[in-house]
Amino acid sequence: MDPPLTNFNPTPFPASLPTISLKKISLSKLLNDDEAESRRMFDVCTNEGFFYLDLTGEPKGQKFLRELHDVRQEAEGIFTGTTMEVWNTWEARKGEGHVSSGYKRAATNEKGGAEILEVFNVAHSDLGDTTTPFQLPSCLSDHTPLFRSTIRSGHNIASIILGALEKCIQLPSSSLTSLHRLSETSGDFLNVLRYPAPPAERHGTVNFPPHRDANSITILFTWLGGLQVPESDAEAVDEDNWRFVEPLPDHAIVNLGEALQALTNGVLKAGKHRVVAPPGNQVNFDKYSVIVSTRPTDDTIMRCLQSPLIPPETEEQISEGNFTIKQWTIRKAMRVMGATHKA
Ligand SMILES: O=C(O)CCC(=O)C(=O)O
Ligand SMILES: [Fe+2]
Repeated sequence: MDPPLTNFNPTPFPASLPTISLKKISLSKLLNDDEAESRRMFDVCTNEGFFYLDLTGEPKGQKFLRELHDVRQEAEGIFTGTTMEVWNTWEARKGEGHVSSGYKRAATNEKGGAEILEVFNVAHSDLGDTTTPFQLPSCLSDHTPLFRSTIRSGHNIASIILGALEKCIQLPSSSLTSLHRLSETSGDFLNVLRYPAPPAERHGTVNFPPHRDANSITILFTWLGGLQVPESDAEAVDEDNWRFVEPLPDHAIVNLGEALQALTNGVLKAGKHRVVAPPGNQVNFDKYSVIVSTRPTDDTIMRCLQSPLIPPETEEQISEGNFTIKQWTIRKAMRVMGATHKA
């Protein structure tokens, strides 16, 4: 028998806060080919692109919950016990085309600790399943089996979501799932984020600016509030339009990313989001998020798929040429960086 899961929520999410009521989709129903549940999910994915995934009542969901919990459990010691010197040994991977792997922090305080946000990102391709393993820093290498099984569980759940979506979008069977295979190299990763409890002057500040993810599916598990999505889908979001997503026990928060949006020529929508300091008394605690990100395999050409529900590409889209997912991601990152530098 596994020991019970620790409750990592030291104080409740404030009851009076306006939140967004995301739809709850049941993993168990998706696994049982429940057509109505798939349609409900498809409807969300063609609109706000964000939903809760209920992981209860299903062994695959229970296993994933345990893994996410165990990653959270280990994360505390990893972050507090690792010096910048050790993290810096991981920097060698930079420049090898793995845009997201490694350790990053937003700022350092006078005692040398992380401020605002620190994150470590373990790429699936660094675990040695599809390529020569990359030497993870010592603080992470002990946890390789846990990281591997968490990425696999998240990927399998993402495949169940993709399988249901491809039916709803009238694509031939396996059109989306076959582009997402862990047996090939892909940019799938596990991301662990820690937002240290902010000092009083930073209560209410934005810690992760608004963005959409560059992947296909993000499965997020978090214990404290702070994640926000816009109430309306307008491109320019007013400060008043941001709403908290309340973390619910046993429910992951799922959003679609821009790769899936591109593959379906905008039919499936990537959800915009940001992270602010936790609300109410939760602001006094460090916030952790554990993310499994699923992406198309590296050889995927980022052209939209054909279905009666997907609008054909315009002349302009056709003239852009063919890019693999890796090239597409780098172009996208450069465009975001260009926009940030101009701002
Ligand atoms: O920490 C979170 O809740 C979300 C972080 C996020 O949006 C990201 O890593 O892309
Ligand atoms: Fe994100």
